[in-house]
Amino acid sequence: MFARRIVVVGTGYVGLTTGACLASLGHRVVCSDVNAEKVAQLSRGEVRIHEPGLAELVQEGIAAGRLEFVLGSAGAVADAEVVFLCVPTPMGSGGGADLAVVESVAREVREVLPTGCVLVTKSTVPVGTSARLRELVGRPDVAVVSNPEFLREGSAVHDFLNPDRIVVGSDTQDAAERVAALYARLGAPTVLTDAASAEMVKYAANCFLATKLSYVNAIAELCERLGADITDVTEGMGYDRRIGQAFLQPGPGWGGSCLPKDTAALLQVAEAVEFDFPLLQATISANARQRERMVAKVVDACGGSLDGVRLGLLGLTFKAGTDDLRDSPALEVARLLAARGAELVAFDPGLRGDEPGLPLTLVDDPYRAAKGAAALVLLTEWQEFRTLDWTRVAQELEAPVVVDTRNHLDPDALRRAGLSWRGVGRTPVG
Ligand SMILES: NC(=O)C1=CN([C@@H]2O[C@H](COP(=O)(O)OP(=O)(O)OC[C@H]3O[C@@H](n4cnc5c(N)ncnc54)[C@H](O)[C@@H]3O)[C@@H](O)[C@H]2O)C=CC1
Ligand SMILES: O=C(O)[C@H]1O[C@H](OP(=O)(O)OP(=O)(O)OC[C@H]2O[C@@H](n3ccc(=O)[nH]c3=O)[C@H](O)[C@@H]2O)[C@H](O)[C@@H](O)[C@@H]1O
Repeated sequence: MFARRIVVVGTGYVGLTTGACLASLGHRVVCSDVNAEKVAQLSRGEVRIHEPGLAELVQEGIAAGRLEFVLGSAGAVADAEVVFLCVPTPMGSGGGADLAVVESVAREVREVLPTGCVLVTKSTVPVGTSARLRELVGRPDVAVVSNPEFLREGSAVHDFLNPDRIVVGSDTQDAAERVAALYARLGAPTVLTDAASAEMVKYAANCFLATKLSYVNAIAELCERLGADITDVTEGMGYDRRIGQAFLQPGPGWGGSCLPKDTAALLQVAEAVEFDFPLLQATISANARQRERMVAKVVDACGGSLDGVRLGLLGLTFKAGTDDLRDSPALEVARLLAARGAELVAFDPGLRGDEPGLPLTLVDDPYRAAKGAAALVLLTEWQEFRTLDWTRVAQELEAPVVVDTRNHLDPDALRRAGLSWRGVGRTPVG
């Protein structure tokens, strides 16, 4: 089952993790990309994305002769047994998934794929894409398989090597089994199904997670209005094994490179088959409102206007543990605050030196973000924010107010330092 000749097309969060992890499982892997600089860096073992354990796996794979990086796909696939497509499928203009890159790679490799090779979509693609690719490739001797990926950014290697499940779908059973066999050492439950169902699992799962979060954010708002405490409420809900504790943390809305685009894509797919999906529509619109709600909290904390008001921001990435700013709720809240005239100074431990392309000043220290600010606004739940020296923060701030959009901080620690704390779905403290 080992030492398969595998090609991974696309060396982003998913492709690089897939390539490095499959190499660590004993397979021979070639990763291809169109970005020459990235290929050169990776060939030297340099990983520029923040993913714990990934650089080490890449370096080990290269040293063991099991992992290499090449520019372009056509040359790489000539003797491949399995080719994974891990290229972007961004939100297109109508909200649907844009399959241009997936299709262009399929066109690029279709004539050079060896007989018996399996072409696998690991990119998130709408139901029907495998069938479309089969047509586009037009090779009865090449099977097409859907093998969606469920890893989270920030824990990509861990998630890939410890999956809750492996999903493999194909209308060619033998090809699906060959792909599933690549993961045999992981011992995960494996769902073997048809291609359309595998593609649907991915959207159904991501949209369910988004719905869970929009629901929790709505319950948090209700808690605020009714005097209940969301932290106790979600703890009480989460012990129910049918609900679970995960994904119950309220915040400034869900974001990142996947949940927003995947919810929009499923909605578009539903519309295409004339299926009315108000539940998913509400999940999405509630998320946009949640960002506005965080802005209203800050306006309220600052006495009604943000015009010319200086604010310190803690966190800009879409969640902690990543350097990814794609569709970050924190960035969107920052943009809305700036639009109301606020002057923003931000600190994010994942973004040293980078400019997020917003009208804000990025500083390399949380106390500098607090300096002279009318309020400190926590937007991303970095662990190190919990242990700030709150007395020092209080000295730096112009007004002693902290708005915690993730309920991440200890309100009592802030109160002891003379700061007032305002969270989400909880009674303000101080
Ligand atoms: N980021 C995540 O956590 C997850 C992403 N996914 C899905 O996986 C897919 C890839 O996502 P990411 O890895 O985040 O994307 P990414 O943007 O991090 O990486 C994509 C890579 O593909 C390369 N690329 C672009 N065009 C190419 C071409 N024609 N030939 C070869 N390489 C090309 C880019 O240079 C880049 O290195 C998307 O469909 C996404 O929805 C699925 C699960 C998790
Ligand atoms: O398809 C994908 O790309 C991936 O999308 C998400 O992973 P990821 O985008 O890395 O981020 P999550 O950890 O799911 O967080 C998404 C957003 O929800 C927010 N969130 C998450 C959990 C929570 O309790 N509360 C909350 O507000 C996060 O802050 C973030 O903005 C899914 O969790 C992965 O299973 C999936 O593979």
